[in-house]
Amino acid sequence: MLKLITSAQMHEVDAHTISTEPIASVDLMERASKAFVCFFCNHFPDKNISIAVYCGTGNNGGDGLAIARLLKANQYENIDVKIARFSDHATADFDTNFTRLKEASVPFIELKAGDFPEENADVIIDALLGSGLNKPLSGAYADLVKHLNNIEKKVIAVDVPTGLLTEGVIDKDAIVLKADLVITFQRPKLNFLLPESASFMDDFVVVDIGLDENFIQNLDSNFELIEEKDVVKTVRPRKKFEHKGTFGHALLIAGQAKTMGAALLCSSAAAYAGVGLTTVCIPAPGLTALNSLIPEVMAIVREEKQMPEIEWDKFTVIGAGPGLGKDSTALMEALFANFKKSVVLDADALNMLSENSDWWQSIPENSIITPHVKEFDRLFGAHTSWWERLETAKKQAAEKKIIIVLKNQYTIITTPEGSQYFNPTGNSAMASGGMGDVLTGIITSFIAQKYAPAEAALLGVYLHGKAGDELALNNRSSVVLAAQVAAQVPVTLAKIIAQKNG
Ligand SMILES: NC(=O)C1=CN([C@@H]2O[C@H](COP(=O)(O)OP(=O)(O)OC[C@H]3O[C@@H](n4cnc5c(N)ncnc54)[C@H](OP(=O)(O)O)[C@@H]3O)[C@@H](O)[C@H]2O)[C@@H](O)CC1
Ligand SMILES: Nc1ncnc2c1ncn2[C@@H]1O[C@H](COP(=O)(O)OP(=O)(O)O)[C@@H](O)[C@H]1O
Ligand SMILES: [K+]
Repeated sequence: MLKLITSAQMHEVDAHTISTEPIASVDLMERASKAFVCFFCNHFPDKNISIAVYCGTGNNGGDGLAIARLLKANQYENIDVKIARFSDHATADFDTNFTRLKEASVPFIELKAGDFPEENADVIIDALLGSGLNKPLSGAYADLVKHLNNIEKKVIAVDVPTGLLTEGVIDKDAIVLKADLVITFQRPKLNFLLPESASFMDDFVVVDIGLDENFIQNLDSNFELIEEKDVVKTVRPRKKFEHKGTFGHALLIAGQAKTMGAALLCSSAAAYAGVGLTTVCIPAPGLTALNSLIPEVMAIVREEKQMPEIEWDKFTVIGAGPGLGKDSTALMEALFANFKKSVVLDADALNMLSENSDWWQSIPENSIITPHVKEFDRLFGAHTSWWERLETAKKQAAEKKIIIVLKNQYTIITTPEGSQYFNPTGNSAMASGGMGDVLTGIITSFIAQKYAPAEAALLGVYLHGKAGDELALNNRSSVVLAAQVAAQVPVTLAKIIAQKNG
């Protein structure tokens, strides 16, 4: 796991690294600038492009000055620097780099508030303000940023787009210098992982600047980014002599006549993710489709809205909700009355839960809910920002002793203990119907295979996204369908297990 930290904590790490490595702060700035330039050179190999580096007078600006000098040393000749000296204050490392810039004969001008020259460069490097932002942009900075946004050039931001808060509620009307790419130092900033940042930046990459990792990992933060090695550590390869009884029996309660696909998707995904036995509880019209699509899955046939007699005890775990319809309360009540082990609730199970809040008392501890944003707000009330959703998830997971999987580009898994894990896998080719049903099946499958529910959520979310990445990115495919992701899971899982064995 990579611990994700606030800008205030990043400043602590900075100070700690400077005093313990030890390294002079201006040398750390040089290292950060070199890391930026190294990525930039690979990304923009054409040395003839014209580049304007806009610098503030803090350390982000200091980085900008060092970057301009280093780019010139890397044969980018078409480079100039615009310094926004809108206050009397400049940091010492800015001043040192200003001297070095002049020594290297990189051309520069100092901008005057309200009188900005025409910008003809191909690329703008934004080194105006970074993680030191402590108030919304106003005055000359705001005017400059609006001016640069209006000319619609390619913008590469140093560490943080100027004006964007790195954590806390992002004001959707904030004045931010919109970046095509952010080359950020050491860690993704928390707000980069929340959807509101998409209005201000298209993409980001993280470059290592050699800060003290041990110190970062021991900082007090409940935010973590999942890494593949965590998943490799968690998976358990199958052993000789294990049989279907070893891997549990999952029941999925899903589907109605018109949404049978959801039941087929979640139950087939459970089977592909390796559960020993899968049963799906569906209405009769789905039986032929089920048997022809995936004969390995068994069926319990029900009246559309009524549960038949079920031997509840034989199931290790039950997943419910995909395609169930909002008027299937009798099915949910039967589930809660009879089954006391972890359940996985998704889709219409969550929509019904939001209208039957007394059900919460019957949901076993360590159960998992997998809402997308609308389902999340139906359950816990309307939110105006994702930052607030993070806080609500933490509070609700603790109060209800459940695991909340809030689905998105970077799906966030919140545990009852208050940890919040961001998942890095997955891509927009996966934004198609049924994808969540597959995730429900995968997570249910891992619980059946005796992974602890939080492990099953982490493993399931990571693998689901990774399978989608393999299908979309490796094949340059712009759309991936849910059934393809389900079928890809065993292949993706095998690659993860191979790393464990290797
Ligand atoms: N460990 C790392 O990651 C490393 C980080 N490094 C780099 O340091 C950067 C952080 O530098 P930084 O702390 O000097 O802050 P920066 O963003 O340049 O702002 C400067 C000053 O602007 C002010 N200010 C704030 N808001 C404002 C506003 N709205 N409008 C106008 N002014 C405003 C505020 O001063 P104040 O007004 O509070 O006196 C603030 O202090 C970081 O992003 C990275 O690029 C690397 O060099 C080395 C390793
Ligand atoms: N842009 C994206 N990046 C990563 N994952 C995505 C993206 N779009 C969708 N997904 C994943 O697809 C799933 C969609 O779930 P959901 O909205 O419940 O779909 P459905 O209701 O159609 O089954 C989630 O797991 C989500 O994380
Ligand atoms: K910046």
